[in-house]
Amino acid sequence: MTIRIGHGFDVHRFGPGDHLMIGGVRLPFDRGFVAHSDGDVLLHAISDALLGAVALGDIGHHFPDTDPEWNGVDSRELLRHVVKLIDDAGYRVGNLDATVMAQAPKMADWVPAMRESLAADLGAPLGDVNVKATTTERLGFTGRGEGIAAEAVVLLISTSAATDA
Ligand SMILES: Nc1ccn([C@@H]2O[C@H](COP(=O)(O)O)[C@@H](O)[C@H]2O)c(=O)n1
Ligand SMILES: C[C@@]1(CO)OP(=O)(O)OP(=O)(O)OC[C@H]1O
Repeated sequence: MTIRIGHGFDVHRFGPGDHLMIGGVRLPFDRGFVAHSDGDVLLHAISDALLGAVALGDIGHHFPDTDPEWNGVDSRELLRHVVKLIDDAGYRVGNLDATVMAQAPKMADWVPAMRESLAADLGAPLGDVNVKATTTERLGFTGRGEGIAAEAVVLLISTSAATDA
């Protein structure tokens, strides 16, 4: 068995809007994300962690923000595409841990739905998918309420003996 680790980090700033997409879940809010896609900062960090684990670059490489195809795209579509790349490379998700850095909104009520959505898209049991949140105690750009950051770490496990060769 071969295991590989990946790390991802992303930031999106707030702009006009009435909701945020985070972890595949729509959260009502008094602002939105400025982004080429739906701005799902958590799914972008997770997608980058998956790509990083198999040395396939990052989402900006696979889904350039200059390409109209990805304009307003649901980031779950991007994540599922990345999971397919991982599968093609001979790996599956062992476990995922992620942190959302947001002064507001409160994530706790939405975390169970985020985990359900992620488990479905990653093809992993719920028990292998964790999402956390922290306020950053009013410090920095997240603490000032200028945007949200997310960080993810993923462990991948080889699916075939060929991968181990
Ligand atoms: N946007 C957020 C931030 C935090 N939480 C939850 O509150 C707990 C305490 O936050 P601290 O910043 O003081 O560590 C944290 O552990 C989360 O459970 C949240 O739901 N949404
Ligand atoms: C997701 C993509 C593509 O729509 O755009 P954004 O939503 O702007 O997100 P970002 O994390 O800045 O970069 C990756 C992109 O190429």
